[in-house]
Amino acid sequence: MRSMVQTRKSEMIGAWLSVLASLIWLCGAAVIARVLGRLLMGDDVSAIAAGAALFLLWALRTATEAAAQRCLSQAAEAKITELRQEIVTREAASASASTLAGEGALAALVAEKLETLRPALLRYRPARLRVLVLPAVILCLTAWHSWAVAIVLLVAGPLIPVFMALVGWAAKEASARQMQEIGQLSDLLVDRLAALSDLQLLGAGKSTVETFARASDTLRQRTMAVLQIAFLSSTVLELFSALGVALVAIWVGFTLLGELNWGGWGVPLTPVAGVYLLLMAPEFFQPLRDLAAAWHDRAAVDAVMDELAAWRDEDRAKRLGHGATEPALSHTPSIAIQNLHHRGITYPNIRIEPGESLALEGVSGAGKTTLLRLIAGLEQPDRGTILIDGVALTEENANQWRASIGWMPQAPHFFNGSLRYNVGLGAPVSDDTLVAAGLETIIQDLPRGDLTRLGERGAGLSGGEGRRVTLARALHGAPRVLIADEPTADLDAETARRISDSLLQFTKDGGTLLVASHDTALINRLQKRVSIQRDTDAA
Ligand SMILES: Nc1ncnc2c1ncn2[C@@H]1O[C@H](COP(=O)(O)OP(=O)(O)OP(=O)(O)O)[C@@H](O)[C@H]1O
Repeated sequence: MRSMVQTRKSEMIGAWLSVLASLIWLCGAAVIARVLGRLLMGDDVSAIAAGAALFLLWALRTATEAAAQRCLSQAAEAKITELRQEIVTREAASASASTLAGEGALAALVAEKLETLRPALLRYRPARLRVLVLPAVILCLTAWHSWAVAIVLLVAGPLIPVFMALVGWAAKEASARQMQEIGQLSDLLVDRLAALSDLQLLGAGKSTVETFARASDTLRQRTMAVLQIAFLSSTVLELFSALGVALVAIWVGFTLLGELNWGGWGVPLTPVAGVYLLLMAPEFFQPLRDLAAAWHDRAAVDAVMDELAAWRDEDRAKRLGHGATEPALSHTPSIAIQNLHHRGITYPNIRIEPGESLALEGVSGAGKTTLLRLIAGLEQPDRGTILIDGVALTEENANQWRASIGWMPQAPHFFNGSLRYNVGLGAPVSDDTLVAAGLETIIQDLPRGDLTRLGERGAGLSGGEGRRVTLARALHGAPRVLIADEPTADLDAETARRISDSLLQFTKDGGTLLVASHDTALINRLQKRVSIQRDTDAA
């Protein structure tokens, strides 16, 4: 991955190359002025020499511009990738979801909104540098020939950035509102898609369509507001630059005709100098026009960067570990919980020997899931320690610990892929794992066997079958410890018994089993039970 220093360097080189390309054009303008001026005076001009000079300058300018674009696109790509990585890494390391926005808005930020940085990174910085260099160079060149032309440019030029700044404030606000609306619409889409069948059953199709129509209409209005500001500012800009160029043309024309005899330095204006002034006047305004165009990109960037800053500032609990893939423990460890206190719940001290099975019981909301998450290092406790083989679970050893755990969550999540993909998440899955989870007969009955596509909601599977898939996922990779959160919830007695059999087989094979459950049949089959009670709160 490119470092930030390299990215900055590419950006700077790209910006300076774009300045150089514009300076080369000034040389081209001098050649054109010389040819036209001499033709006007009736002198002979070597068409071959002039054509060759222009061709060379054109080729040089094109090559310089291409090199500038290459540097700038590389820098833009690196910057966007870096921000995407930052978001994904932080989200992966966070113990809970962001409260600022939903999944849709976050996906819109990563995929769509960060893309709005690209035009600004490609155009804004080089345009800003060109504005600093080129008008000053052109002003000096024109002042050499005529103070009047220099004054016209000097007066018309600065009006443009002043007006742009005024419009820029409005543009930033409009862009921020537009970005916000994109995020809200994405959230709405994710939300309603997730509840599509419920909405159909409730007969809420019409109102959902109306909600979407309202949301997309608001987005349309916000987008139109941004466009209106863009059109307004470019109209004003064009007006000022057209007036400036027209005044220069009038002065040059009347001076060459002999109607005006002021504005120069006492020497008559030659046709070559006159044509050169005419060619340079639009070039004086060009960087300002480029900056005005890039200014709107900049407004969108500011809005995205503000959103990113708010996301960065959000104080969120971090899960333990660096996120790196590490080899699992080579043996089944002992687990001990000491003086643990988290989110207002004080947990009893617990010791679990290798190969033991333990049930956590307690009323809903007592803190069973929270304890399992703490043991897995998915959250960090407010106080107290979790000891793995007598060593405290820390940032340093959490990755290896998690590689040794199989996790069966309370609410199963599925991916839009085959059943086999949903077990191994892309890694090869052994048939033993499928058998251990009791999936083999289920696979036989599926239309495409283990390659049957499940869909994000586990489509085509019953609740019990879905649980078996999550059990297989937990068993995949031969974990030392299996953590199961309500593995038999909402299942009939027979299906629950079969899932319990699979779990107990895991302990018979030497693994440690930790289960949070309300299922007394399962709890009674485990070796130990610990009751978690909210009223043990000692906060
Ligand atoms: N991310 C979170 N932020 C704040 N509070 C939370 C969070 N997750 C859970 N809680 C709270 O912590 C308490 C314990 O929740 P937990 O899910 O651990 O209970 P539980 O015993 O597993 O319940 P159940 O049997 O219903 O699954 C509850 O009051 C819950 O509202």
